[in-house]
Amino acid sequence: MHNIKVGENYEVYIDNMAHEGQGVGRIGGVATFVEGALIGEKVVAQIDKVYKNYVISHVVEILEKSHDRVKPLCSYANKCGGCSFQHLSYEGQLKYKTQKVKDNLERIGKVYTKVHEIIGMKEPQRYRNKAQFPVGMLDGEVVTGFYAPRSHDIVPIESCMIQNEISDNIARTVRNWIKKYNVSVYDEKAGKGLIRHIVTRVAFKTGEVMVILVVNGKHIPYKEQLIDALKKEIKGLKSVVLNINTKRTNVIMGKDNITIYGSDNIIDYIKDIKFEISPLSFFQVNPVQTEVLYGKVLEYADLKGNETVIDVYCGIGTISLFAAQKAFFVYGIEAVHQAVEDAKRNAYINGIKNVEFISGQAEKVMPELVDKGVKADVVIIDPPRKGCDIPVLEAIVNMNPQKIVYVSCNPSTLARDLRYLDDKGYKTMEVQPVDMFPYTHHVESVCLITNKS
Ligand SMILES: C[S@@+](CC[C@H](N)C(=O)[O-])C[C@H]1O[C@@H](n2cnc3c(N)ncnc32)[C@H](O)[C@@H]1O
Repeated sequence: MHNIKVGENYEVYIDNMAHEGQGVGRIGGVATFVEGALIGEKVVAQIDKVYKNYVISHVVEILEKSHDRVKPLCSYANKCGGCSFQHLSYEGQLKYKTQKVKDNLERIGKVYTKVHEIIGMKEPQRYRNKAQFPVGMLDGEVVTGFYAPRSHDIVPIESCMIQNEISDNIARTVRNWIKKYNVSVYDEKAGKGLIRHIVTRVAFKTGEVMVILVVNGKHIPYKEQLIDALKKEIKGLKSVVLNINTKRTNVIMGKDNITIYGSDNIIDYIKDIKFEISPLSFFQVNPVQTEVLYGKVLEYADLKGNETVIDVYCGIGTISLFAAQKAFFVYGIEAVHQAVEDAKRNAYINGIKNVEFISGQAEKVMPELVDKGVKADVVIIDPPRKGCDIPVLEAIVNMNPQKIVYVSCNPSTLARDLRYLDDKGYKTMEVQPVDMFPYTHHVESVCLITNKS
């Protein structure tokens, strides 16, 4: 046990970077995670939290500065919990992310393979097509913004440099409407008040815009006034939806939606394929890099036209439909029923017939497909952050595909799953990280895995 106490200051040399982008150094023998510090820096760190084997701190002074340190472009940088890398140059972010993938694969998975340099963005700002702004009260004023790091305190934000400007305008318009008509906002602690979140979706290719108000109730007052204000201020407005969330939960959206203006969904394109996006469906948030990511998936899949492909965790069928353009037949598997309905509809509106979408948990559906004798030549997996459950990996191995293309948003669970596949006769040939989330610590990777036999 150590004697380090909250509020004390220590000089720390940063020799590593943690999973969420904090600098890592040592105070005596005790590891400290230093918020805002970069590798190679010497800093004065103030202790915020103390645990048995490590402590959490933040930078109060930089004694020796990294060459990669930059002045944040965003004025909310040290307050908002959205971006973790405003103080790191974009080249520095890319370097960190490539290394993070390589380190995770080697340390966690003992997977030694070619990790290519990450593909970054030419313009890494204003890239998001979806925003989720919490709404609350601060000092008697209605505010919208983002949460401060590791808290539910709202940092009021006028303009976010990674969001589309339309999302900023929507937040402002809704906020003004709330103020003008004295509409109540949700108080998390009391579980009372109406407006909880403003969620925006902006289709980059078509310009169509959806505004979703997450509400603690089924109706809103002054509905027509809100719609008029949005119609006036937001070019491309196609849909306004109330999402009902009356539960006392951290989950932002509820299950039920009521469209109060326009259509139930908006249309966007990825390359030449058209997609209908409904309020609850998962759709990649960085449309520019999605084309890069999917391009890599298709390059690794290298489909010739006679293959059966399974796209596990298929969302609204995005990758499935691209694969179907090049393969004999594609199965898509997805747990969210509404997303499967969207996927079917997307296949229909694009005239793509050689695809079947199955609604259900992959860990149940995949073993059932094995039992039915379904064989796949190529399996594509794009799981959530927790990676694949063992029954999914087991079923893939039983299907004995020549190739697996793994799309991952979490290098640590990726490393674990690649180790499993390696032990069962598959080899990771190469990994291509893609920067889907500039200024955050998140990194996406596409892996090509082939059957060793
Ligand atoms: C990272 S997203 C990928 C979606 C899609 N491939 C895309 O690029 O848009 C992961 C998807 O897995 C779904 N999902 C999560 N757990 C699942 C499970 N156990 N079985 C099937 N799908 C699941 C989520 O609903 C989500 O649509």
